[in-house]
Amino acid sequence: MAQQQRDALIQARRIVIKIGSALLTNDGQGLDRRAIAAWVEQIAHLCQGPQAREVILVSSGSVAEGLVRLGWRTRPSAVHELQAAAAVGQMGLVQTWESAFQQHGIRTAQILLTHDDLSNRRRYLNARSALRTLVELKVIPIINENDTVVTDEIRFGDNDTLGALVANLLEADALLILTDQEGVFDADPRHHAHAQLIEQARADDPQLLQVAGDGGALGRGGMITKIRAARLAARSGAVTLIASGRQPQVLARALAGEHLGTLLLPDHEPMAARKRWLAGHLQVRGTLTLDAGAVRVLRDSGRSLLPVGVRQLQGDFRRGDMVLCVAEDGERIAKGLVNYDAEDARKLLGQPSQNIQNLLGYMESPELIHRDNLVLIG
Ligand SMILES: Nc1ncnc2c1ncn2[C@@H]1O[C@H](COP(=O)(O)OP(=O)(O)O)[C@@H](O)[C@H]1O
Ligand SMILES: N[C@@H](CCC(=O)OP(=O)(O)O)C(=O)O
Repeated sequence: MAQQQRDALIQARRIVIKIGSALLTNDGQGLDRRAIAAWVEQIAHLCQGPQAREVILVSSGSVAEGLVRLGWRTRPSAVHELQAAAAVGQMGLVQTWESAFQQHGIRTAQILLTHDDLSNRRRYLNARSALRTLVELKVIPIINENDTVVTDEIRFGDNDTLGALVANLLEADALLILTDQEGVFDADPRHHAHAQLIEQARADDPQLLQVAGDGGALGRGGMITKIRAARLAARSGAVTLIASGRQPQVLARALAGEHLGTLLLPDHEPMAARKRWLAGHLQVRGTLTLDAGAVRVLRDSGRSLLPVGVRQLQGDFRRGDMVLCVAEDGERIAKGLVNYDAEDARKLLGQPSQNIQNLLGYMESPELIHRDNLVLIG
């Protein structure tokens, strides 16, 4: 059973990796270039070959690194000073990530997000399509909160939450939170020498919140925000692993299914949770009208939707948008994430999938909507 759950990590294709301040800055002494190079080497490896994974990084450390660069020994409490420190530190952070990834010929992009970017519907979709485009271009997004412009009321507050919201935004399969502890213990290991590691739990297990405490001097959240992040990530079906970023080859080993860290699982099967979330959270951007045969295979055999079974199309949607599938009499059949932009999808109507390459000059996938991204209505 426990191994089966670890298979979720082996199979995870899209992964959000969040790395905390203490780890990145060598406990506040300055950016740990050696550790960063080691994580980057593992990520480069994960992104190669036929089983390549897609990686999105959420990197903390701007304030911690800014303090070092400004020669400030303690974390200021004044917001304007924290904002200044974040602005200084962010420069070093992205420079370091960029040059480490350059060694492997991988491009990176800096994304600074505020709460509004993910809570406002239009900005949410903008952030989503920009990030998805970067991932498709095989660029690694390096995300942090835009600390310099946020005020207390509109901040995520900690990057654990930001990591989970990014996992929701991109429908990631897994959220990996690297921190300075081996995982979640049954008591805060800073204060309890005999605390035991929890290997696996349901993300919504109420006991977890009772054992999780706050964090160290450099980070913001502590373990409690990591547990909350796992709950958030679970809403869109992502599993969360909380593990020590100091263990050698931690990313490679965790994603090979080795038992390390604490694995926190969605309450439903990842696929069911993801489908529920898809159905509830994404706005419909277009409509596909299916012929009777397509309605039947979707309903009765749970198969993917192929272009051959689609008669008409409405709306100006983009690849990855949610579209509604209706029968010819208008009955609502399903919703799903479409694999082609409306303009290209229109050229495929009624066509067998083997014609896609000829019709478009490329083939993204043989399905218009893959069954993993399809939710039946009613
Ligand atoms: N039950 C617990 N198990 C493990 N760590 C805990 C627990 N409760 C509190 N912590 C503390 O949470 C800290 C990690 O959070 P934080 O300092 O915010 O790290 P990060 O910078 O990686 O986000 C650990 O160093 C640990 O002392
Ligand atoms: N945006 C802040 C993130 C602070 C934060 O959440 O830190 P951590 O708890 O170490 O992940 C920074 O870069 O300093």
